[in-house]
Amino acid sequence: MSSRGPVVDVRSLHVRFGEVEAVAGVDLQAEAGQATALLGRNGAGKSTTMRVLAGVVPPTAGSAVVAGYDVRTHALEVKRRVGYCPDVGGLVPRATPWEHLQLSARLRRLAGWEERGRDLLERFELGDVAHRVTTGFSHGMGRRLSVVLAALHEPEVLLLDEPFDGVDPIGVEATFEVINDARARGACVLVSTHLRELAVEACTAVLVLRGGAQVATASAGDMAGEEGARAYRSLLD
Ligand SMILES: Nc1ncnc2c1ncn2[C@@H]1O[C@H](COP(=O)(O)OP(=O)(O)OP(=O)(O)O)[C@@H](O)[C@H]1O
Repeated sequence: MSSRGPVVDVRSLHVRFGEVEAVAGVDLQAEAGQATALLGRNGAGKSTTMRVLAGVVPPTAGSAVVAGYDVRTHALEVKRRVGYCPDVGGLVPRATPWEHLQLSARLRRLAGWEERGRDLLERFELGDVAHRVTTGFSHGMGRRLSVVLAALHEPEVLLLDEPFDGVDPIGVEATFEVINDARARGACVLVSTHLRELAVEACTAVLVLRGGAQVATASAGDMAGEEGARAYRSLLD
């Protein structure tokens, strides 16, 4: 990659919530144009790592630099540069998808976003419900809208936490497209998921977490297929 170095640079990251050590030593360097998967079972520390990278949760120890900004001292700068699909929440029940896009565009002072917004909603098959309030949306519909919102402003760093959870094949395909488009324009992408097969299809590199700690880094190819499944299982046992 460029001489600027990694876009996401995490060193010896620890996050503690009282007695719980949610993240216990994660190192991660990810570059522009790369997509990295955070894989691991429930409670492995994936979402907490993503929250740190989104500037939402501060590290307890260690460091995380995103797009050149330290999350600890420049959380607002980090938030401006990332597109973040959280694992849960983030949607306003009484607002429609279109109103979500309008709000996001206003907060980020985006101009001329409407065509891209419409296109993204269509790609995620949300065009027909663009003006329906999100109360009553299925889990998968909410996930798809969260990915659209993360991608709208073409962020330098795209953080997708469990984007495939409960999402049908068309939504999965659309998410792959969003990841590929982001990579093609030089964004750095991180995807947190417990779904190994989708992770290796969507990403180039994989980081496996267990109990908050990093147990492996591998190329996506090493974690693919039957052999990859065996390798992954052995890391979780
Ligand atoms: N705000 C919090 N307060 C207390 N404990 C927390 C908090 N957030 C996370 N944890 C704990 O930290 C650990 C890691 O949680 P995290 O959500 O990061 O895991 P995960 O890998 O994303 O899991 P999942 O796949 O279930 O979403 C868990 O034991 C969780 O209960």
